[in-house]
Amino acid sequence: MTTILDKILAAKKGQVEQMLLGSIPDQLDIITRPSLFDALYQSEKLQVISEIKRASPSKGLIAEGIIPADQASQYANAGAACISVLTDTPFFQGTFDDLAEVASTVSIPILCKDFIIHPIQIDYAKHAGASVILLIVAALKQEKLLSLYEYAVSKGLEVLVEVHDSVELDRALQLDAKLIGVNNRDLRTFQVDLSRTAEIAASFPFEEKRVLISESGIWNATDASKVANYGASAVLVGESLMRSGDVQNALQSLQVQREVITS
Ligand SMILES: O=C(O)c1ccccc1NCC(=O)[C@H](O)[C@H](O)COP(=O)(O)O
Repeated sequence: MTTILDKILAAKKGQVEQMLLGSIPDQLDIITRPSLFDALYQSEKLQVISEIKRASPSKGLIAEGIIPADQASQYANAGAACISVLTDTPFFQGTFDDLAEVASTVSIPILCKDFIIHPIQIDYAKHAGASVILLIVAALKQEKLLSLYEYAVSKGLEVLVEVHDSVELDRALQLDAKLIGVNNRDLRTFQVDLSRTAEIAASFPFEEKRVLISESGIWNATDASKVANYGASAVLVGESLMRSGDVQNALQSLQVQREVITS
């Protein structure tokens, strides 16, 4: 069965071919952003990575006509630890211009949320102002995952490595990834289940200096408390914040107290 991830990755190959034919846009003035890892590690509050998300395969159109810079300012003013910008166009209606717009508006860490399969996408992310990139274990063979991880690190970027089960967690740990995200959304069925975070947390080496981020399906303080109690340091939140009429209140309600796990 062809999954949505298969379809996204097939489209991504075409996009990469186009990127390789052209030249990388001019590099923005790169400002040094604080480390995302440092912002999350041993934080006493659950931190929030807030996403700019216009649309998605599972929900269709979420926020038509939003202005990324305005949304990013609201997120930063409300205390977001990082802003995630979806840069995939066919499935999420995001662009690298959105990323550049956000990068020139806020000074907190910025995550380029895309389906990265080639180093040129990392160059685009960096040139648009990202300080963090996402690598999805399910999308990459181990050798490729490692080479992209090392390439991003060599460019001074942090890497959030996304996993969905304990086999993928082992693969992320083989990279020595410090920022590991568990996606609560099954990318084949779109089903969201916060107990995915609990499953990964059960074998997560918290005693090593690493942080666990719970991604997708976080709507309120109850969800936030649940994943904080599992051991997450942060949540990655898109739809619920995009749909909220009161970003400040919605975001701050997710910053629940958490127990710091020390080694
Ligand atoms: O959101 C989707 O429908 C989706 C489908 C296929 C691949 C990835 C998808 N989303 C990317 C994300 O990881 C989420 O945008 C992010 O975790 C925020 O999720 P949410 O808070 O549920 O909007």
